[in-house]
Amino acid sequence: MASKYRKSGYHPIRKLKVILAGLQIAIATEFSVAYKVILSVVVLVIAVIFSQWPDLIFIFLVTGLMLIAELFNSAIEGLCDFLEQQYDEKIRAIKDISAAAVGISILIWAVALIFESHHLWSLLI
Ligand SMILES: Nc1ncnc2c1ncn2[C@@H]1O[C@H](COP(=O)(O)OP(=O)(O)OP(=O)(O)O)[C@@H](O)[C@H]1O
Repeated sequence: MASKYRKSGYHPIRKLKVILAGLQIAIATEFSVAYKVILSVVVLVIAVIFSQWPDLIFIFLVTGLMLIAELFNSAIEGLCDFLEQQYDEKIRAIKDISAAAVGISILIWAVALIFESHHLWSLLI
């Protein structure tokens, strides 16, 4: 439904702007997101230098998974804080579940990145 803030119709450029704005907010305001993206980009660049395309796709996928979980977690936390500033058991459970999802995605990302770093390092020496 159209409103003052939401115009009807399909606007791919506007959609792209919204996506980039969301990414920029998450990376600029959350150090925990920014440093993981930087680490992934470093390993991605090394995979490109060595033309390790399956590794590149793998790192891209686990980074995407981690980033999606981090973005949803940030959005859920923001929504919770907007709705309730006081201590609330339901908010605690919602935030804890969201944090658990992020934790799992970070574990997968970290294991994959360590594995890939080791593999790419072995090509270097
Ligand atoms: N309003 C609240 N009521 C009850 N428990 C809360 C509330 N806010 C936060 N918590 C508890 O504190 C934990 C951390 O919440 P917080 O919002 O600080 O997230 P965080 O992971 O530290 O995120 P960030 O570092 O991005 O701020 C939650 O997982 C939850 O257990």
